[in-house]
Amino acid sequence: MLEGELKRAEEGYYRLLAIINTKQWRQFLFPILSEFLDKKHKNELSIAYAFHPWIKEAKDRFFEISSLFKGNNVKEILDIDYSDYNKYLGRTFDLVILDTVDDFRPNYISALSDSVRGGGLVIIYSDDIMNNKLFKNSLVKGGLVDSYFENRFLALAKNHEGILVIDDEGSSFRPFTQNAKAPSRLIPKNPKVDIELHKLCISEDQNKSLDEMSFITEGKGKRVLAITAPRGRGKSSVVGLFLSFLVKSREYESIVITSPTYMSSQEMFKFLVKGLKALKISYKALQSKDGKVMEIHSKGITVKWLAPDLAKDYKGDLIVVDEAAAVGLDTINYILNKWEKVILVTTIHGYEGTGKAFLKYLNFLRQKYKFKHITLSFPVRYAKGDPVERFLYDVMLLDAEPKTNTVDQGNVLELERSLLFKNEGLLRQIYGILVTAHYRNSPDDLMILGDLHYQRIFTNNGIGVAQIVEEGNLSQSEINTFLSGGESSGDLIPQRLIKYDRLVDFGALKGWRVMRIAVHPEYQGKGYGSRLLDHILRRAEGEGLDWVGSSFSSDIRVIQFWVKNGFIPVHLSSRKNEGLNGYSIIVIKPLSELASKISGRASELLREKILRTSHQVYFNVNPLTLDTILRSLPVKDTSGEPLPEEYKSKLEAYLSGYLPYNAVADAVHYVLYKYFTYSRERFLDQIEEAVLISRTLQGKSWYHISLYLDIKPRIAEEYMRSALVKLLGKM
Ligand SMILES: CC(=O)SCCNC(=O)CCNC(=O)[C@H](O)C(C)(C)COP(=O)(O)OP(=O)(O)OC[C@H]1O[C@@H](n2cnc3c(N)ncnc32)[C@H](O)[C@@H]1OP(=O)(O)O
Ligand SMILES: Nc1ncnc2c1ncn2[C@@H]1O[C@H](COP(=O)(O)OP(=O)(O)OP(=O)(O)O)[C@@H](O)[C@H]1O
Repeated sequence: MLEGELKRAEEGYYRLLAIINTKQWRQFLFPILSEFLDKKHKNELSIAYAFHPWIKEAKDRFFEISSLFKGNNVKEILDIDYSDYNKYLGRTFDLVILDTVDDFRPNYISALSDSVRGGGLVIIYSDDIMNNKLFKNSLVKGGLVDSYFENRFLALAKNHEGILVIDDEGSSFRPFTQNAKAPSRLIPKNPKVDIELHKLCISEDQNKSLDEMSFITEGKGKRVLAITAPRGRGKSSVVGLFLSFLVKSREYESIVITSPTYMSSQEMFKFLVKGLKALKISYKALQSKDGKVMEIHSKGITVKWLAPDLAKDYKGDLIVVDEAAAVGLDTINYILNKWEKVILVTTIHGYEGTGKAFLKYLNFLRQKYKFKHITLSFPVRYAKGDPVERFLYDVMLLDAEPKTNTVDQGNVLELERSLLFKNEGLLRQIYGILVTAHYRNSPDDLMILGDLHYQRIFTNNGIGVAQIVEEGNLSQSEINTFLSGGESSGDLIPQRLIKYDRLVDFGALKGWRVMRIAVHPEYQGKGYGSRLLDHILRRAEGEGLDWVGSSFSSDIRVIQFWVKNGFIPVHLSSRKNEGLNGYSIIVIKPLSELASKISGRASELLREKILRTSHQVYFNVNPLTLDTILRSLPVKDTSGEPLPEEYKSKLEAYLSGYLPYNAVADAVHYVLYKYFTYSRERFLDQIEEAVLISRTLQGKSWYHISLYLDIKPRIAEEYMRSALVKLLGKM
């Protein structure tokens, strides 16, 4: 059967997937592989095998399986360590084998399955996907974990076309019956970009976008170009080709590429080089230690990769932000303020987090700048309509979009997860809200929703969703672990407060952490989120809990949402979370007296930390974020020491122009500290506070302040003066 299917798949340029889930996996895996090799004996095959090489017996399995390829026409067998899978996302293979005996992790499965080309095969083999798997084990609490994710995975695999499933119940396969269309290029009649580059495109979408990108060079002044597509549409590659065109046209001297990691920009460099070769332009490439291209020089023109925090301040002519949605809006806003020519590239559906929320942001940019948005829809590795892609989209809910016509009766209810995973429509609605509202959501999150036993899901009629986990109630030994620097995958809030703030007594308290909360994008700002929280708080009180809290990547509006609902910030992490591209912040609403006392103390420590250490610890945090936190913290009951006469006189001298800012910075720091520690009234405007924070607490220059706050440096200094006039009047 497989032989005929492989032949058809090759003709139609689509892929097939085989899932083998039985302790007797060898019995099925080997014949399938033989058949595949037999069928493909004419091609030079490239094969990838992914596993956790450090786990006992994993390497033996790899050697056993790869020995089968000896004597066949195999170009390469690449062994991929799951922990490094990101490195290989740009690669394309004929066969990918996923060893899921030790780990059955949704992110790995989605990403690596995607790297097979049309006519190729993906094989997932396991002894039993439900039990004793690494990622799943991290979800076990009190010995309990569910399997709703895996059960749904197998059920969907059995009713999708092009997927062979072999398990202890037998085997199932539904042949692919749809039309699949392979990509083909179409060079425009009068191309704006060199024909040699158009010939390197693989799909009509690539040809079209290559020409449309010249928008960025048409005319002086600020221009923003956004390129979005689902995964594997060849957007990074075509941007690379366009960059070679820019090098040739000698329009810009210095071009910067930035992205969360340099790995993700390798396709761009690869195609930049391909383009330069096609255009017969000589160049020099600088490589990183591990052989990745980081910089290209060609006749005085440089294209180089820099990490976002360095790139944003670099002096250059054009910047490309790859995986822009993952770089974070604070950084992008800053880049847009500073750079003249900006290209933003991002994946819309896909396992790196849907950029759906990012699309909303692009609409905002459209109104502000000369702006163009290019989208690519045709896949480049395989045919449009590919059955494996369809299955992955459905099973991982990559394109789940919540409906908007939900009628709200205003009531909040709790959802049974067993029912949720039986009702595909409801699951799409609920998970779709999480996917569309959040910037980052990955297939792993769907497994967490399905399998984490101790969680509760609340919804107001499919408009808003909150996912809650129980935390706390720790034993002394767990507390000791945290005190001595240990981590655990659960109990995030108690862990942070014990480990970093040394608030030991918090450990015994019991609370709910709101792991995720999201409202359907069309209903945001209408009170649904607050009503959901209100319900959760009442339920938590009813169940005798001590606190409800949340930890999230700092974003001004989101902090405001929590503060509006009575939550107090108690912790701001001192290190950027690279995954989330932000600093995590914890907020708490205490429900018991002891929780109130401890969280009060935590918020005091947080205020002191921001006021005393922002110049080093929080230098890269957006000053408006620091301000939003400081404004919302409770102040001390007393009124503090009076303002020393010398400081008063210094500030007056600054305001009269007798002394420069640096000469009076100590006095400014004094009044600012006093304002946030003792003053009940927030009589300064938020922008005045942000200027004071960035200049005096963070030690930023007027120029950098202007980029963060989108104002002219001179205006920033005016805000400083107006703030000091007000402060002097009140102290
Ligand atoms: C643990 C976590 O999950 S934190 C991450 C929270 N989720 C997200 O960021 C996803 C995107 N946003 C959303 O889903 C929602 O906007 C939520 C959950 C943040 C808030 O729910 P909403 O129903 O929009 O908020 P609600 O109407 O009850 O409260 C409005 C207040 O929230 C704040 N807010 C935060 N985000 C938004 C938003 N996108 N739109 C409107 N208000 C927002 C504002 O302070 C607003 O007050 P204002 O109108 O006076 O300015
Ligand atoms: N014109 C082309 N010719 C040959 N191969 C191509 C071409 N365009 C893209 N590819 C290959 O297809 C794969 C996907 O391309 P690319 O990485 O550019 O896609 P993408 O849309 O940026 O996806 P991602 O979201 O994965 O970055 C890569 O392996 C790339 O080398």
